[in-house]
Amino acid sequence: MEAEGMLAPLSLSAEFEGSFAYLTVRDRLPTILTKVIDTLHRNKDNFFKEYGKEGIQAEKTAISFLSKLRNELQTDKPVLSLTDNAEDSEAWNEYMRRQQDLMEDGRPVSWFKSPWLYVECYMYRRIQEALYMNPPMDKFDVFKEGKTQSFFESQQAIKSLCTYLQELITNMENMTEIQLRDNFLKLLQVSLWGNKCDLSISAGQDNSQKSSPIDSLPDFQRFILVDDSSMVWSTLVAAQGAGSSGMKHARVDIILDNAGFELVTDLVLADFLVSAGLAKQIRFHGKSIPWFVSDVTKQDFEWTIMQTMAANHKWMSASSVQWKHFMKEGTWSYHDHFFWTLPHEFCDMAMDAADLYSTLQGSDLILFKGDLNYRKLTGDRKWEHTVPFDQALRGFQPAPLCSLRTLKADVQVGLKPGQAEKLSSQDPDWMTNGRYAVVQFSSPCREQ
Ligand SMILES: O=P(O)(O)OC[C@@]1(O)O[C@H](CO)[C@@H](O)[C@@H]1O
Ligand SMILES: [Mn+2]
Repeated sequence: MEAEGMLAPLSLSAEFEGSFAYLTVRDRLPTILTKVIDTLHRNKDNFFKEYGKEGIQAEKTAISFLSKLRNELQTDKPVLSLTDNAEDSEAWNEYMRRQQDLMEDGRPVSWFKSPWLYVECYMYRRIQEALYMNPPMDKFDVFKEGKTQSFFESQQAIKSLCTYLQELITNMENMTEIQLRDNFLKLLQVSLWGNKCDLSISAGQDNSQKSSPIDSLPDFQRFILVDDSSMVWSTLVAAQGAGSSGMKHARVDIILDNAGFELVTDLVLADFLVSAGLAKQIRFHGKSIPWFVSDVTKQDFEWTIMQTMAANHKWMSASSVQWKHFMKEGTWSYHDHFFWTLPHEFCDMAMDAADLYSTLQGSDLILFKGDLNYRKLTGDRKWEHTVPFDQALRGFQPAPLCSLRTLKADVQVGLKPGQAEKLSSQDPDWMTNGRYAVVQFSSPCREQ
């Protein structure tokens, strides 16, 4: 729980004209809605083939719902309660009332006046409402095409990563602890840069075969603004040796972000952790509805393992056969919880999703992938850049945790004095252009 008297700064919001939040709500969100509408249009024939006239009608109604939504957003209308009676509807509506109580002078909660984190999450949930309200469209993933495309566009990087993994596994038995550590740190960084975009992290170099994600790491090193990865390693090592009656085996939870190349980097890291004996159990956490365009759902997770297996490439197939086996024997498991697709800051989790919080307390290490998770960890607030990460978590400390994030939103804590100023003078868009990254660690038992 948050220490008393420690007031959190204001939330980022589109009410601050010219801010990144403002530009996102003004430009990016309507564009995403337009693309969603276009996707439904383009799939009209498929809906007809599959569901006949009912499919066409559902598509039409969903499109008009979404056009109305876009108009509400662009004209800064009050946000509306959800009406679809889904499992999470009441939590959303309750959160809206909470936001309303925070508004000054009783002004309505609206797109440009409320916290960016809230309204952006809300848009994705309203897209889902349009589908829920129009069966048989309720199972349709409007972002699926983009996610599969990004997987296929990064085939070269995936091949080289799987090849690298299989080589490591072959040589694992002869590895010293230092080699094990070095390889872990490399794969952690690959997973970090996997968040740069959904496509190959080799982009920008010549696109010949030799440019693999591993080869690119040294060039990227200087863009890591905070690197707590040695603490992540120590945490894993400490989790091995605990208890006198033999080994305690670590459980690692990975809070996934994007499908496509990023998901493969996460699977490769998870495979290494198990194959090297650093973790006994990996729990992947994904989204229960399509989310922020490219986030992983259960369907994406299963599809990715199947597609990796179907690839005509020896080491991709070998990797995914192993992954399927891990899933079957329960060493790996996939979980979703609707809290991940609510707008809450993570400091609310203990109160608002106590079951999830207590599940996470059983973990030895939680890896949070990506920018949106970082925004939720820090509450998406106007923190001073030098505020310690632990402080910005405001009591969210279920277990040792680490954020692996490339910067795509203007919130960043835990920097050294002067570091942000230097970055601003060298690269004014450093917080949002995705060139920089952080590996930030926090542990409940760490001295603060
Ligand atoms: O969480 P991710 O996939 O790394 O990034 C999500 C994101 O693209 O969405 C928001 C902008 O619309 C930003 O938080 C961020 O840039
Ligand atoms: Mn994402």
